[in-house]
Amino acid sequence: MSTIAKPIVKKQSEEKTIEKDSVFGVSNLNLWYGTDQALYDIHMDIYKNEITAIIGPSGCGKSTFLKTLNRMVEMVPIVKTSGTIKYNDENIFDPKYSVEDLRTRVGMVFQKPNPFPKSIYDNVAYGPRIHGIKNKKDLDTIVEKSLKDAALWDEVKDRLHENAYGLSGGQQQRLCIARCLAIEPDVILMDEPTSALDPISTMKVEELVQNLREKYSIVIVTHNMQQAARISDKTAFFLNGELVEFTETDQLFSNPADKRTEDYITGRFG
Ligand SMILES: Nc1ncnc2c1ncn2[C@@H]1O[C@H](COP(=O)(O)OP(=O)(O)OP(=O)(O)O)[C@@H](O)[C@H]1O
Repeated sequence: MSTIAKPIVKKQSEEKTIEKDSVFGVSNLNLWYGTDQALYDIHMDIYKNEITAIIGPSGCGKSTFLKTLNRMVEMVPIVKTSGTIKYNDENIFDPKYSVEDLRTRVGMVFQKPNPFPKSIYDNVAYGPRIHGIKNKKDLDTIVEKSLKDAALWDEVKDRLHENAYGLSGGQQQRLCIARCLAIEPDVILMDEPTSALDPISTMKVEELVQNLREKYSIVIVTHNMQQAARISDKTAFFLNGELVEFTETDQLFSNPADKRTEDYITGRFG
């Protein structure tokens, strides 16, 4: 966890003291699956070059919220939203806003590693190729840099043309992170990226996520409160589709402002 003093972001109903730029500004966000409301009036800023953890019991809306940030949630046809999400000062719900651009800038890593049935090299080169990069030297450079940034290069540099399915689960997840980095996103959304991994792979991915904070803004959904406490700068606690508390991670775990947060982090429910 960062030791640098950070501004305290108080509960959503109180005035915020923000000294740093935010990458996302979420206001009055509501979301429905058909007639069932899953998110209620969310207000939240997500800050540049920080790790923001989203915690809360199963079904509280963590993944829904995460997937709203790159509008992937709209792949479910019955989804309706209201409110605004500003990404670098533009409302992503604006009909003129390009969802393709948004998803290029806001990458996503899923719970289960999902490499393509291709070589390690082709997995990483996939996004850049789609964006028109064809030159082999340029692709080689991107692949090497992305694999290095994903802390995987040393383990795979001699087998780049082997199938990605031959990697371990933890290596596959770092490959998926490399694939995401190859399109140079601004923000990385991670939906329980270590829940399918063993403890050693989990530790490697946690270290990697902390290092990525220097270049990227990261939002990570996790069931694991220790993980949130270990790696994040700020933590948001969701319950029944509401954002109960969002503050510095140290503060949320040591001195939560809301009784419901305290009950959750002390294991009284969830
Ligand atoms: N595709 C969907 N269609 C209808 N309802 C959905 C859909 N996806 C999620 N929901 C509902 O939205 C609510 C929030 O679900 P969501 O998956 O966001 O919660 P979560 O906190 O991420 O849960 P978990 O920790 O179990 O993954 C739940 O009531 C869930 O049943």
